Amino acid sequence: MIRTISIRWLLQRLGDNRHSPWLVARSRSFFVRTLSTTNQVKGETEELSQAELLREFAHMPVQRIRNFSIIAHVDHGKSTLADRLLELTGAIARNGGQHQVLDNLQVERERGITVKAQTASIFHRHKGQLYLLNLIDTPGHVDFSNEVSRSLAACDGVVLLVDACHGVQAQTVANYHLAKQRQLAVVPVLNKIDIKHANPDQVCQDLKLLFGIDPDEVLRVSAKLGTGVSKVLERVIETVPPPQVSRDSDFRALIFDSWFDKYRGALNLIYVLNGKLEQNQDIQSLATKKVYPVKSISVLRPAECPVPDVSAGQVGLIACNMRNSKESIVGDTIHLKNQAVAAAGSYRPQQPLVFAGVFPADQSKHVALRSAIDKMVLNDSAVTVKVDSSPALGQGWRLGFLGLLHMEVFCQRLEQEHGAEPIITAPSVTYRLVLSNPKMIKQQGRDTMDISNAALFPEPHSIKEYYEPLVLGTIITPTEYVGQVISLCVERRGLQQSSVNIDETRVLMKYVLPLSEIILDFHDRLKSLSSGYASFSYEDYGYHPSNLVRLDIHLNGKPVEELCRIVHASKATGVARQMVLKLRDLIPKQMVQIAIQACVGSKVLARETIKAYRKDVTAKLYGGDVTRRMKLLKQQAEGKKKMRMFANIRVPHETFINVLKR
Ligand SMILES: Nc1nc2c(ncn2[C@@H]2O[C@H](COP(=O)(O)OP(=O)(O)OP(=O)(O)O)[C@@H](O)[C@H]2O)c(=O)[nH]1
Repeated sequence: MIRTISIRWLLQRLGDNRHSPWLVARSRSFFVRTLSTTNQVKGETEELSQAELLREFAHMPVQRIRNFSIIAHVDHGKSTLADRLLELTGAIARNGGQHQVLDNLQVERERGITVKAQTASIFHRHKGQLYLLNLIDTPGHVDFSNEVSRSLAACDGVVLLVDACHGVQAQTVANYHLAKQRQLAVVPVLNKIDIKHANPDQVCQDLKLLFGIDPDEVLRVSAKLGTGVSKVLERVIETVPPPQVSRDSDFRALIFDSWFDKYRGALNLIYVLNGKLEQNQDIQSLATKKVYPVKSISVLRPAECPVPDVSAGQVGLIACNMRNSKESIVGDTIHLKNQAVAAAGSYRPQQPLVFAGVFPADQSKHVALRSAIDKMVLNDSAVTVKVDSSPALGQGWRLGFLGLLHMEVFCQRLEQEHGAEPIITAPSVTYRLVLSNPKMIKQQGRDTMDISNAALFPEPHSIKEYYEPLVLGTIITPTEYVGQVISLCVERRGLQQSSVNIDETRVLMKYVLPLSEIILDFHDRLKSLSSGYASFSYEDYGYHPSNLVRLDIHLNGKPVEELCRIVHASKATGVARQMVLKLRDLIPKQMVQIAIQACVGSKVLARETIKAYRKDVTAKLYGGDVTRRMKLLKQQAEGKKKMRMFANIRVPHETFINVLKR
């Protein structure tokens, strides 16, 4: 009976959500699994049907709940391990390691990386007792570290996964410290022990040296083959404490993820800290004070399974008619209507570091793009949105991201999941200026000004001090590449803070680097010069004084505001050269000669000329004196000079798009 209902419900959901690839993927995998596993759930909890497990869910005492995340550096095997754990506990049918079930976004499958943390509630029998484990598979790339921090807010422990071949990498260090800051229990696990050149003993020594982890405590698994995976669950149950929650007090929960459903509005993933929530109860948001009726509650296994209620310690998905990202705020606390509660947890989205303009290719698509951005922001709380406009590109938005990959993935998802085709301008960072001009101070209401759009850069005489954002980068590299890595960091204006030998073959270096120097291609350069072996991760290091200038582009002496940039004084000439060469290739020839100049103040740093179309005014001459020829050429030159004085250089819209976009 349950199976019949589920299939009908799923078919309906598949039909309903054909525009939501994420939900379709989820429902489809559940559909396939439901068919292939008949009514029984295979694996460790084989003897229990889905319905019985959901009944167990309702009565699960807090002491038998464990909430944990899998954290690791990129490609160390988090999603593969999550798959094996889901298979082992019967949440999904065995897929023979074919694909990663929790990486269900199109962009994740295409790029082979996790960009979104995904949750699954699984059951596991340990020493004769059934446990409920809420597992969160997190992304490994530094640009998605916001996903890791929001996941950790709903956890009491982590599985720290380390590749037994590549050892501890930069993001392993960053994620370990993140978990320690939140005082979470750490279960160290070495993965990929099946690979021939794996060196688990050496990696265990590194873990001891860097984090003080006892080598005997480290589990050794092969997520691909499933070797040793069941031990991970046992260790999680034994090491990770049950949630510190109370079921007797009033309901209170933390929203730690949300996404948009076409028919149900914003869906919120909640971690219940106190009490119990039942369907049809009224909940209130602590941030917006708005009240919503709870329309449905489900548990993710990893597909949605409806449940009547969700209690403290558990993770549930609720639909309550929230409409957009302004109502459904990740990090917000919800409680029952008209009850006073304290905020749940200390989770705050990370501050964006990289900014880019997003404009519709055609202004008639403005509303559609706004709605697409709104839905995407709901699913990615690290992105900030501000209205922006440009004379060349029209009305748009200035979006803030955690890094370049984050920006690329966001824009790819906009296209794939919402059919939007925006123009994305070149990324920039936010500079801070201390103003000296009293008028400016009055305008801003304070004496500092944060600026990411170079067109708004004030005149140098009204600026007292310039500040730029720095990051503290952690680089782990094999010793043979140390020289090249140091050269790259010096070229990018980096200052070394420390250098430690992890073992004879690898070095961990800390560098303070300007954010503007690493957002574009630093990671790619590092990977290519170290044959892919070096890894990099960074964290915010605040604002520090810098020597910045505004680089203006002039066409025949007239400044073009959209093309100006803020650059470090030492890099101005190089950037100026690049800009004028790019513009020379992109601006079409016109009737008059065009001088492209890149200037800082009145000083010209680079110049290129686009020659004018030239009519052969001497074509009609038949012989005669050379002075006649010279006279005609002189007349032509004078005419062009006059034209140059009065002509408006027309830069086509496409040229602006090509120069401004990445
Ligand atoms: N040989 C071997 N390969 C593995 C093992 N575990 C994972 N892999 C492979 O390692 C690659 C990366 O695995 P993923 O599970 O995608 O890694 P991830 O940590 O989730 O990656 P991100 O989410 O992008 O950070 C895939 O090609 C896996 O097949 C293992 O135990 N042995």
